Formats: sequence, C-alpha cells, structure tokens
Amino acid sequence: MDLQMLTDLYEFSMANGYFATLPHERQARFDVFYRRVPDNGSFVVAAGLQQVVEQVNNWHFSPENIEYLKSLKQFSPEFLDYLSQAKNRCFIKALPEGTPVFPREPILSICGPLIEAQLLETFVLNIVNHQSLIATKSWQINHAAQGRPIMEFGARRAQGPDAATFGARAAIIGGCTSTSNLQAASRFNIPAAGTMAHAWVESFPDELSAFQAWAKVYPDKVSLLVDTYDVLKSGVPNAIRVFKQVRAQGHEPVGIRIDSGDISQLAIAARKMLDDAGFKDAKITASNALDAHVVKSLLDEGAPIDNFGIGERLITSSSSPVLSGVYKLAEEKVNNQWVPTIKVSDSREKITIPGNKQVYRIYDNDHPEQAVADVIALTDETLQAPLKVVNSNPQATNANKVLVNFTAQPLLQDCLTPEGPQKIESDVFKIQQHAKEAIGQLPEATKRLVNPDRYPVYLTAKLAKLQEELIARADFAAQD
Ligand SMILES: Nc1ncnc2c1ncn2[C@@H]1O[C@H](COP(=O)(O)OP(=O)(O)OP(=O)(O)O)[C@@H](O)[C@H]1O
Ligand SMILES: O=P(O)(O)OC[C@H]1O[C@H](OP(=O)(O)OP(=O)(O)O)[C@H](O)[C@@H]1O
Ligand SMILES: O=C(O)c1cccnc1
Repeated sequence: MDLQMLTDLYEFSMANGYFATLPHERQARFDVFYRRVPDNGSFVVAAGLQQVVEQVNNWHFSPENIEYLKSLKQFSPEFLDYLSQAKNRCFIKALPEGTPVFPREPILSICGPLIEAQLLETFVLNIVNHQSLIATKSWQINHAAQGRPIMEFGARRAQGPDAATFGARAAIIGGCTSTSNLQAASRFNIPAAGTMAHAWVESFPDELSAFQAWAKVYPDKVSLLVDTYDVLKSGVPNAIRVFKQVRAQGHEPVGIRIDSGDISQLAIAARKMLDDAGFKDAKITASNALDAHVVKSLLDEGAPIDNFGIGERLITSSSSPVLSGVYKLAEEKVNNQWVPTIKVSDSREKITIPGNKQVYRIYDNDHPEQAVADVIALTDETLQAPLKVVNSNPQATNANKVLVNFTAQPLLQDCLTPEGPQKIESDVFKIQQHAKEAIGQLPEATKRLVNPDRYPVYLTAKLAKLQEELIARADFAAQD
C-alpha cells in the first residue's frame, strides 16, 4: 500500500508554506527517537525499518492524490505541480532492526529537502512506533518465557488488519517462533502454526469423537484442545486415549493445549497424567490472555509448560499501548552551511539533541562481550579514550564522566539514498538473531522486567556543549 497520504494535514500546510517562503532546495535533517519505554522497561527493540525504507523509496503522488489536495483549496498550483513531479530525494540512516535502543537516541535520521522530509513524518512515525512497540512487548514476553517457544495468536484481536500482519512481523523480531496469521506467515516467510478451536470439539457428539476425528485427518499433528468441558476429568483422559491409538498406528502425538482455568495447577496435573500414561514427550501449550507477568508467574510456580500461544496482550501491547516516538528537526542547511537546531522546553527531558549524530555502543576492552554504555556524538567526532562525556539523562546526578579503555561501535547505518535502498536485512529470523545477540550484550539488570536498571547513555562533551549553547541562544531569542 502507498502511504504518501498517511500524513497529517499540517505537514502539507507547512510544506506548502515552506515552498512559498523558503528556498525550495533548503536541506534539513530530522531524527526519530522516543523518550519513554513502554511498561517501564529500559529499552525499546527497534523495528519497522524495512517498511520505512520501502515507503520512502516509493514516495510519489498520483494524479488522484493531487486532485484531492487541490480540492482542499489551500495549496498553491505551483506547490501541487511540484508534488506531482516529486520522488524520493531523502537519505536515511538507521539502527539495524532488532537493535535495543535507549531514550533520546536516534532510531533513524532522515536528511533531504525540508519540504519533502517534512511530509514523511507521519507515516514514518506510524510504522516505527507500531512495530517497535510490538517488538518490545514480544521481547518482554519471550524474556519471561525463558526460551520456551511462543506462537503469535493475535490476528483476531489486533487493532485492524495491518496491525495484525506487521504486528506479527514485529512479534517475530522480538523472539516469537511462529504465527497463526497466514497473511504474515506468507508475506514474511514465518512458520505458520496452530492447534484447533473449541468449535471443533463442539462440532462432534462428544469430546472423544472430536479428538479421534482430528487424529484421523492429521495423524502427525495431534495437538488437542483439552478445556472445552473439563480439563482433568475429560480433556486429558480423552487425549490420552487418542494418543494411544495414534501411537499404535505408528505416529507420535504432539500434545495438548490448555486455554482456561488455573493454568499452573492444570498443567501440573496434566503433566503427571501424560507422564504416567507414557507420553513424556507430549508437549503442554498454554494460552488465554497471557502477558509477560502471567508467563513469569506460571513459570515461577513451576508450571510444566513447554510452549505458549499468545494473542491479544502481545499484538495490542495492552498493558502499555503507546510508544511515543517523535520526529524532530536536528539541523538545516542555510546559505550552504549546516546549522544545528534545537527545540527547547520547560521540561529538560523534552529538549532535543541538535546536529548530525552517530550513536556508539561502548564495550569495555576487558569484557568485550559486554556493552556498558552508549555515547551519542556528532558525526565529525572520533571517539578516543580518555573521552569526556555527559549523561544524557536530565535527572542524572554526577552527570560528567570520563570513559577509558573502551571500543566504540557505530550503530546508525546508511539505509536509503535517492538512488535506492542500501542492503538492509529483510529476513525476520536474522533480525531476531541480531536482536538476541545485541540484547545479550546488555547488563542483566537492564533487562529486568520490574524496575530495570537504567543503562547509561552519554553525550560527548562537544555535543553537550553545543546543546547548552543552543539552549542559551534560544533563551536569548525568547527575550527579544
Ligand atoms: N496459575 C495462574 N497464575 C497466574 N495467572 C493465571 C494462572 N492461571 C491462569 N491465569 C491467567 O488468569 C487470567 C484468567 O482469565 P479468565 O478469568 O478470563 O479465564 P478463565 O475464566 O479461566 O477462562 P475463559 O474465560 O477464557 O474461559 C488469564 O489471564 C490467565 O492467563
Ligand atoms: O487469549 P489470547 O492471548 O488472545 O490468545 C488467543 C485466544 O484466541 C482464542 O480464543 P477465542 O477467540 O476462541 O476466545 P476465548 O477467549 O473464548 O477462548 C484462543 O483460544 C486463545 O484463548
Ligand atoms: O491455533 C490456535 O490454537 C489458535 C490460533 C489463534 C487464536 N487462538 C488459537
């Protein structure tokens, strides 16, 4: 789908105004970043870059789009003519998808003609905010599941078709192993997975005949939903009867799914019944409004669950449904000179970080597998020890620090030029692997689901000084 019209009116109002008042070739850079992590976590898993690159690369306005814009009677004919010829002239650099990113760090940075870069804001944020939110929630639930596979089951509860399909993509980036959503599975090459619904069991005269009918049609996929009537009195005993028949015919049953009740007590009792009947390898799947804290609680109770099916609370991130990533001007080219820009605010947290920047992940040379901090620097800086830095967290005490004995890895990479996309990873499982490795390098305390430790993000002394100078200049301008 083309997204050039998924743009707020004010973007067009500004673009038309820039066209009327500023040089048309005025260049600008916008950064995408966020300030707060959903669910009080400490980082967000960046996702959605592939779709951003595809959409920006394909940016254009059809004759129908121009007709509609004309009908608003707000834009000059010259501006509409300019739009009708437009194609992408912007550059994008971004963190690879799956990278854990911290508050105020650029996730991506878009540079190009101001008029054009401004018109990309809404759909770029829509994509990045949605997919990063779901990838982050998925990571949290997968972290709680401690490596047990999770099937993404949310299509029916997602907030619309796109949220289901791109949400499933993001869920895989965050660690899920499969999806029940065939649109996502076929589009992104994700294994499709699933069991059966209560309707199947209810469609036969009794539970046993329902299970037998399933085993007849799918002898190699005997995964039975055992909670339609009574898990322990009928569901599991009937499943065991059918498992025995299946095994006598030379097939090994897959397992059972429990979808209601006290899941840990039911799983413990069902596990014993299956083991006693000789089905030690039959897996127990749990589902029913699961979220990270429920999964953790079930496992803390010792529930013998092998895998999970998780829908609504994953696909909607219902416990914390907003990632408020923003799109802020960082610099403009005026009279052939790049000039850093800033947005000041009474709240220190909302003050932007000016200039063309790079984000570095810092590794301690004595423990090279361990990331210890991030540093945001201007692109014309080289990071050498001893490096003077300032904590980017406005609430930090002891804000100044000197970093020594480190290796710095730059994270933002070129992804799109006006000539077309650079090679970026599109295999969702390779992106998932990158996420696992990059998150694996973070301190354990940063990954805690409850009250995680804050990971340090610093500005170089030069960047911090630039920010302070621009704040002072803005104060001065405000007094004029
Ligand atoms: N042992 C447990 N510890 C913590 N949470 C649990 C446990 N067992 C189930 N839950 C969760 O408690 C909630 C129970 O929800 P609900 O009352 O809707 O389920 P139910 O009545 O058993 O099933 P349903 O209404 O779907 O037939 C779900 O989120 C479920 O995952
Ligand atoms: O609970 P979720 O995490 O979204 O997992 C997916 C749910 O979808 C199905 O329920 P269904 O739509 O049949 O409704 P139900 O709640 O009555 O089981 C399935 O049985 C799970 O309970
Ligand atoms: O395959 C399943 O078991 C499934 C799929 C979607 C939603 N709930 C369950």
